[in-house]
Amino acid sequence: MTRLAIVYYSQTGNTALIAAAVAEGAETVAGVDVLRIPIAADGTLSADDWAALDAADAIIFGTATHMGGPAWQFKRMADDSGLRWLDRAWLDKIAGGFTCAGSPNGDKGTVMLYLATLAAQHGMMWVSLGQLPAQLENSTPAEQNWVGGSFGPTATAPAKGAVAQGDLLSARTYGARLATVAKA
Ligand SMILES: Cc1cc2nc3c(=O)[nH]c(=O)nc-3n(C[C@H](O)[C@H](O)[C@H](O)COP(=O)(O)O)c2cc1C
Repeated sequence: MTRLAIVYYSQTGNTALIAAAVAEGAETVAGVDVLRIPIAADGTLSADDWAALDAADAIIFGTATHMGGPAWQFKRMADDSGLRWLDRAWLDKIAGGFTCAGSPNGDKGTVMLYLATLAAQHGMMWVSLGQLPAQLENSTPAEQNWVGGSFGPTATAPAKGAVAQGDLLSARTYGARLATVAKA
């Protein structure tokens, strides 16, 4: 069984909806076990959560965008992963990431670069989004990758629960892509 863990921070639930969509997509791939690990409000994980991340073949990082960067709670988890960095514990694991912000741009690109950098620091192998932007005339937020990102799903939710359908679709497709790569 291939083990895929999604570790994420969501303050008001929107990033959690993206995490659920990524999980839904990953679960469509046979032989892949998917675990969602929410980061606590104080930025901590339990010992069992850390053990699950250590045991995973693939880790997907997710965080709400806060002030053009990852939420501090996610950053605390990332900083706490430094012990794993030293031991090369996550070396060669498959990695990916996603974020959710209030604005269509929202400086989400900075967050995605940070998540990819975190993965690179651990020596992990980053899986890109792999979806063309919805560039068709009259495209709407109902279409996959309507904001035209390439690192991973970059969702937009200006209010609680108001995640665009296209973002959920993009997240599901990405979850399946990452699970397929991890299984291979
Ligand atoms: C402290 C703080 C900073 C934020 N900074 C940004 C930002 O830089 N860009 C943006 O578009 N939205 C920003 N937002 C809005 C959130 O990213 C947005 O509401 C998102 O959907 C929240 O995700 P969550 O429900 O998973 O917490 C910020 C929200 C908070 C609370």
